[in-house]
Amino acid sequence: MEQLPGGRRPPLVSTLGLGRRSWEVTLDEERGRLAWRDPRPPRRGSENCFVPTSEIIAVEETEFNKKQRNTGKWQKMAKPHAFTVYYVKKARNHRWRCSDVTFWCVDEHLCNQWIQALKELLEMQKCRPKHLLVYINPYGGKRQGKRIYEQKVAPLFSLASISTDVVITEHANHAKDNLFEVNINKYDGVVCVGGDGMFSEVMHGLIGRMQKDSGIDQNNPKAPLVQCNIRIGIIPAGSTDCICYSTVGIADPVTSALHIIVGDCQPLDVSSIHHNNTFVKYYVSLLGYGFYGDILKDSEKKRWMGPMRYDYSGFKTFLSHHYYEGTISFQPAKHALGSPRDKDRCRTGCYICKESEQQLAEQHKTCGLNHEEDEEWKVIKGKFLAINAVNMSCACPRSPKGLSPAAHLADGSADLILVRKCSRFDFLRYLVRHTNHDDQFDFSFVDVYRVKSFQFTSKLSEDNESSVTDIGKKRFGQFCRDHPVCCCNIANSTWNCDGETLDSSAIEVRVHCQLMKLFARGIEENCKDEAAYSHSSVEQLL
Ligand SMILES: CCCCCCCCCCCCC/C=C/[C@@H](O)[C@H](COP(=O)(O)O)NC(C)=O
Ligand SMILES: Nc1ncnc2c1ncn2[C@@H]1O[C@H](COP(=O)(O)OP(=O)(O)O)[C@@H](O)[C@H]1O
Ligand SMILES: [Ca+2]
Repeated sequence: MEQLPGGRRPPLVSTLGLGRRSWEVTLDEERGRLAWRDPRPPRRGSENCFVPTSEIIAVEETEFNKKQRNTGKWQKMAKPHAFTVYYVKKARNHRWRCSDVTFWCVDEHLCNQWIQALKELLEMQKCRPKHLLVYINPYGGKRQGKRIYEQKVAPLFSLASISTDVVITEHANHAKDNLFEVNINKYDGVVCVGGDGMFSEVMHGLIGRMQKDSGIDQNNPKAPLVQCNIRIGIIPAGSTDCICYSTVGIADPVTSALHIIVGDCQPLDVSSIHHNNTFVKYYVSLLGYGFYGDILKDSEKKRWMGPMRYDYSGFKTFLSHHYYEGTISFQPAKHALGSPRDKDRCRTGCYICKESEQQLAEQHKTCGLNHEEDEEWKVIKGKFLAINAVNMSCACPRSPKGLSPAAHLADGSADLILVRKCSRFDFLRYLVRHTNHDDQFDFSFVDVYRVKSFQFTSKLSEDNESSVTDIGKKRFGQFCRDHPVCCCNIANSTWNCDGETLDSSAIEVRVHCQLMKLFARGIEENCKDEAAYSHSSVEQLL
C-alpha cells in the first residue's frame, strides 16, 4: 500500500455492513482512530462512532453463524466475510469495559485487508506488553484473587494475545523472593492480583532486584536508587486497594486489565524508610503513625473478618483516642510546583509531574549533584493523634478524594499531615472530611507540608536514649495501656507502611522521584463522573 511522508498510510475508507445497514468505516492512522459513520442524511438516531487506535484491544476474523445468516437479506447473498474489533469503552466513574463491533462485507479480499491493516496497527503499539509475570495472592481481601483473575482478567489477556506465567503465592514474601530469582528480562511487566500489601511485596521484589543487579546498597539512605523500568499492573483484589484507586480512579479488575493491555505507563514516586542506617521498607501510598498505625496493628489480628476488619478496628481506635509525643524534622519540597492546599488535582498528563520529570532528567545529567544536605530542616515537636505522610492522594473507595486530595503521583514529594491532639469530636470532624468535599486541612489542629524527606523520633525513644532502663520502660508502657482513659499513651504507636506494620518507630524517610512505573495513566479528567459521593449520615449529624 502507498505511504504518506513519515511512513504513515493514507486512511482506509470502505463501506462495510454493521448489523443490517451499510456504514462508512475509516481507519485513519494519522489521526489515530477507527471511525464508523451512518452515511444517510443526519436524523435523530443516526450515529457517528470512533475509537482511538490506542484503545483497540484486538481484531479477529468472525464466523457468521447460522442464526445471523438466516435473518433478513443474508439468505440471498453470497457468504459474507466479517471481522470483529474489540475496544475499550469508557463508562461512568473511570470504569472501562471491553466492547466489540462486527463489520461485514461480501468481498473476502476487502475483509482481509481490514484485518491486516488493524493487526499491523496493533503491532505498531510498542508500549503494549506481550509477556507478563502474574502473582496472585489467594488470601487478599475477600479471598477472591484467583477467581477474579481467572474469570475476568485471563480471558482479556488471551484476547489481546498476551502470554503469561502465573504464580499463585503460597506464603507471604513468596512473590518478593521469586522476583530475585526469575529471568526478569523475559517479561514486559509484572502483574499483582491482591491489595496494597501484595503490591508492596511485588514492588520490593522489583526495586530490590534492580538495586542488587546494579550494585546499589539499599542500606545507605543517601544512595541514588536505580529507576525500575519494568511496569507493575495492579488487579485490585484486596481490602483497601488504595494504590489502584488513586492511580486509575476506580478499583475494578476489568478496568485495570484493560490499562495493562493498552500499555499505559504512569511513573510513581517511591519513598524509602531507614532506621539507624539500615533499610526498613519502601512505600508509595500511606505511611501513617498514630491513628492509621493503630488501626492496622489491631486489624492484623482480625484478618478473618476480611475488609470489615478496618471498620471494626477503626471504630475501636477512634474510641481509644491515643496521642503520641514526638519530634518531626523535614525538608520542604522546594522543587515541587504545587502545594497541598491547591484546588487542582493530579490528573492524566499532569504538568506538575512532567516538570518534576524534567528536573529529574537534568539531575541525572549532572550526576545527581544537588546539595540536599545544605537545605533547611524544619523541626516540630508535639503531641499527635496522627502523622500521615502520603506520596499520593490515597483515594480509595472509603475516601474517594483521599487523605491529601492535591498530592501528586510523580512530583518527587510527599504530603506530611500532622494531626495534633484535639477533642474526640474534632477528630471525628476531621475524619468525616476524608469522605466529603470539605477541606481536610482547614482545622487549627491540622498542619500539612509538602516535603521531600523527613525524620521522626518518638518522645519515648528520645527518653530511652538518655535515661530509662528497658525494664522500667516496659512497666511504664504497661501502666498506661491498663488505663486507656488517660489517652496519653506512653507506649509507641506503629507505622502503617502501605498496609504493613514497621518494627521501628524512629525512622528516616526520603522521596525518590518516579522510581517506578505502573500500567496506568493517572485519573482522567472527566466531567460526567465525580458524582457527588453519597453523604454519610455522620456528616449530616455534624
Ligand atoms: C466517620 C468517618 C470515618 C471515615 C474514615 C475514612 C477512612 C479512609 C481510609 C483511607 C486509608 C487510605 C490509606 C490506605 C492504606 C492501605 O495501604 C492500607 C492497607 O490496605 P490493604 O489491606 O493491603 O488493601 N489500609 C489501611 C486501612 O490502612
Ligand atoms: N499465599 C499467601 N499466604 C499468606 N499471605 C500472603 C500470601 N501471599 C501474599 N501474602 C501477604 O498477604 C498480605 C496482604 O495481602 P493483600 O493482597 O494486600 O490483601 P489485603 O488487602 O486484604 O491486606 C501481603 O502482605 C502479602 O505479603
Ligand atoms: Ca508525590
